[in-house]
Amino acid sequence: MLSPQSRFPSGEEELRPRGAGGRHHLPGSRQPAVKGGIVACDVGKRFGRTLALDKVSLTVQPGQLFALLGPNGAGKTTLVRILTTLLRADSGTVLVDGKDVVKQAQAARASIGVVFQEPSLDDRLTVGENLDFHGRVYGVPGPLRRKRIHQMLDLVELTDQHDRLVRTLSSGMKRRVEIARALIHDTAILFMDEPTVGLDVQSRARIWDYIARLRDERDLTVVVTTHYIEEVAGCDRVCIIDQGKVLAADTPAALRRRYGQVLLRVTPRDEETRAQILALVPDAALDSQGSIILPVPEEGFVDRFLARFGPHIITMHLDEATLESVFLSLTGREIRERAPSPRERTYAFAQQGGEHTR
Ligand SMILES: Nc1ncnc2c1ncn2[C@@H]1O[C@H](COP(=O)(O)OP(=O)(O)OP(=O)(O)O)[C@@H](O)[C@H]1O
Repeated sequence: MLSPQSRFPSGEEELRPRGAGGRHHLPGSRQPAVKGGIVACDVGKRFGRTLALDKVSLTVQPGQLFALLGPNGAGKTTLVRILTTLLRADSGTVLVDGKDVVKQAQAARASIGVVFQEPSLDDRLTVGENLDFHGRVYGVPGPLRRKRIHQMLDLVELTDQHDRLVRTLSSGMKRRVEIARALIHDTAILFMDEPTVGLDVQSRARIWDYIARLRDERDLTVVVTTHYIEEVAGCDRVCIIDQGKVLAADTPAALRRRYGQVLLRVTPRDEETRAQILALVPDAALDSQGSIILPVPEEGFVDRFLARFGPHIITMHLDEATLESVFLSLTGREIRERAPSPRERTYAFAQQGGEHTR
């Protein structure tokens, strides 16, 4: 018997601190942030007429792999620049690793590593020289510096590239050097702004492998921005940001349950049934194989549908909600495209290809 994916009225926050501490600090709470965590409260930033960030509040737990997901221009880079002390917010407060990013900027800077969206290595230097220079700037003593350079190159599988000039590396390799560099000093929180943008599929997968390893093997909080929705499924927590506003923040599973769209795909036995279904459900769409895709609005829909059309249906599948459908529900459009009509929207949900459940 088909059972529709249940949808819960509220996505309960799942907090999974892995690092030291593990206390939860809600935005706006008066508690000091724990080591390795981030608390941003009502952060606002305007560039002329553009409101880049509109009262953004978020909490990142120590040891979490936290994704900031949003389309181009959503405000991700602006937020990361504020969290990493590079830009001053117009309003609001931010504590990073327990330090105020304005009042204790230097101390905050010492405990964070940043991988910028724009390449920032010196390509006239070798890989080793780039890492060594960074270690010196952060005052890492010689023996520890050499040890860390070795460890980090090992992590990103570039040990044999130590003496190679950076300008001769591929884009994916450069990104990996930048990740290694961000971890040479005593980093509690690693920020990566679109670390996979412009890379081929293989390099992107590899970068996410390193990110997962950092989260799993080291006591490190990782904040990653991306507009590739398929990349965030393995993150502990996803914060969806659009037009400068946080729309939702939760585990991927909770986001799917709360905002995702479950779809029913059916193949009618005859044209008459097809016409009846399409007439009855205005949001229904046809896929390329001629199956009808129906959004499942609530539990019980599938049973009612079966009671009415069961004998006239050849096949049926239930597609689980995808994160793309979460974004669509929250914003009314796909992450990279224009606003779709209801029928296009149903088809777009289906095209994202959730798992088929019988
Ligand atoms: N220095 C600036 N001067 C003027 N406007 C800016 C500046 N920096 C950002 N903006 C604007 O603020 C908004 C948010 O930009 P931001 O770069 O933070 O978005 P984003 O989510 O990081 O996008 P992308 O993925 O394209 O980098 C955009 O409308 C952008 O044009």
